[in-house]
Amino acid sequence: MEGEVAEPLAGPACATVILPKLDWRFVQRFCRILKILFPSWSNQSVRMFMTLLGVTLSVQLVIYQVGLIPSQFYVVLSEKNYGKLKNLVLFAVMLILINSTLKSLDQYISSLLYVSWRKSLTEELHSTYFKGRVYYTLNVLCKDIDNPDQRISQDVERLCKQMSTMASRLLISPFTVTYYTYQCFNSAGWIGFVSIFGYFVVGSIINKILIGPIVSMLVEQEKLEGDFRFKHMQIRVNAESAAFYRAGKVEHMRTNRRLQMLLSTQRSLMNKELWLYVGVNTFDYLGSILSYIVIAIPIFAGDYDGLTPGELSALVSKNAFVCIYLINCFTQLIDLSTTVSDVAGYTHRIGELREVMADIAKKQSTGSELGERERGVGSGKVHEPGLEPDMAFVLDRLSYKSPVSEELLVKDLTLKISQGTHMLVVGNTGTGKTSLLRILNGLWEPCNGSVEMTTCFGPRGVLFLPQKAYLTDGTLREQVIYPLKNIYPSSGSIDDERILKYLELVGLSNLLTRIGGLDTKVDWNWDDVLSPGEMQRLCFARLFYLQPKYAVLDEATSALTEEAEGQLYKACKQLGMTLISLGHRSTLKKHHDIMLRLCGGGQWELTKLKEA
Ligand SMILES: Nc1ncnc2c1ncn2[C@@H]1O[C@H](COP(=O)(O)OP(=O)(O)OP(=O)(O)O)[C@@H](O)[C@H]1O
Repeated sequence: MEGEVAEPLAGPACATVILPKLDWRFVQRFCRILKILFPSWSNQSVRMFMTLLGVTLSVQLVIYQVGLIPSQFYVVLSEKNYGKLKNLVLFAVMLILINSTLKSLDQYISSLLYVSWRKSLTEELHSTYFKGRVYYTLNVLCKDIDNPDQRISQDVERLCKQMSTMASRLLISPFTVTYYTYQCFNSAGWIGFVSIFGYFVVGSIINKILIGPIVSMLVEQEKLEGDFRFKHMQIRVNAESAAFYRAGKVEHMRTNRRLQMLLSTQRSLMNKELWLYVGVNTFDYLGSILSYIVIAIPIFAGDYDGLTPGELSALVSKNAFVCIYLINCFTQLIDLSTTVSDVAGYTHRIGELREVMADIAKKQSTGSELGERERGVGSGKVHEPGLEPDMAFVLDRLSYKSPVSEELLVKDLTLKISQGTHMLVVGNTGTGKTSLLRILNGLWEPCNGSVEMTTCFGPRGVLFLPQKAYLTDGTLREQVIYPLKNIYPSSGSIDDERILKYLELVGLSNLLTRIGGLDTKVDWNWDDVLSPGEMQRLCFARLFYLQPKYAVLDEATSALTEEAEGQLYKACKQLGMTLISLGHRSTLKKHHDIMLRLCGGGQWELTKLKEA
């Protein structure tokens, strides 16, 4: 695939598939993600993280006190001291209340951290995804990255969730491990301390081995999850077409097939996870026995021979708590193995997406053509100095092909598209008409020759109406002013008049009554409620509203009658637009001055339709 994708734009940008593992690559990708989550010391996430550290440390202090209480009960009960018992009970209840409050606070801050991380990471991904035409290249031309949408929405969510659940445990580990190691060393000597550490090292190595195959399988599972979701989305978007075909059975079978693939991978993943769970649980329970063995060593060595049974019980209770807690610190870290394998999987998927997107963005921003186009978008800026003012595109010996084929669609096309000369592009299916527009728009790169765009995009420049009418989410006004964010020109009610006038001109006044106003919030998908003809009419309203100098129409009237087509073309011309149209209908000829016919196999011919 790599070599076959449109070379300068997408080809090398697509990643070579390397099996994701818990390796150095993971560490690098994870550190890069951490930089996004903690961009500076003054960042909100850092402040929350520090607060979390404070709360978790306080929890540990309280837990330490709570842990010592049983040994104090031994002493008080063996002394049968009622006054001390009452005070101890009150003290214990107070500690438990403080502990539960702090633990709840810990969970609350972790949840806030999750939201804040998700925001930072998703916004960072969005900033590259929507930069230039990265989203187009990624979704259409680059086949090596599966389900970018799922990576941005679901994988980021899960990564942040897992990391936030890990955060407090990881944060506190260095402190608790150091403190309880010291305490354990005091109570059980170096043998206890070394055996606990040895136990942890062995446990970690075994878990690292068990996690290995899980990471790549988790990445595969997420891919299949995305494919399954995409299938449902495909049915949702094309429900009507499928229903016309009565395609319920075949779609049922295909959707189930994707589900089966997903579930069988999930089963394999669970089989692999089973061994990890066995490892983790064994480690947990062996740990509790180890703590008593560690305490037994000084007892059997006779270190505590001089103590009474009551004092010995209190000491065993205190030492057991310290050793158990140290082992518990380690087992908690080992327990994180399953979370770590998830984090590694998501980190690889998000890291891979970031790398590919950055690569595409870099390639696009270094493309000089793109730079020029980008500067023009919506700004109303005009021509480059030194170029003829009435030109839109200058094509010089232009050759291009489709990304998956070596055969040229068009060879050595030389042409100037100038103001006032309406051009019709015709040709058989698949001869490269829409591809010519992709080249003009900078979505694809030519193989040879050059395309110079001498005017800008947007109002007063060039506007493309694509073959598939695209309606975004939002109000009717937002459909009409698309792709502008704000009304143009920013003239308040005058703008309303213009919009209403153009809706009437394209024959959609009834739409306004049906919807209830330009700014009525709608919760439907415009594609589902408008007919193809209405969608095309709405796109023309968009065109009239933006009034570009050049309108590039890709079969923009294919769903309309010839009469409606004539009216819309007439209106375009009255508004001073120069038209570049693609289409199969012979009636289109009368609206144009020249005709470019693409004959296939790289051949083309240019003819005059009207004498100047
Ligand atoms: N994203 C893509 N990846 C690979 N090949 C593509 C892609 N888009 C188009 N093609 C191929 O490029 C060739 C030219 O496609 P193009 O859309 O330009 O045809 P067209 O002349 O506009 O056809 P039609 O009249 O049906 O609209 C076709 O063979 C098509 O299959």
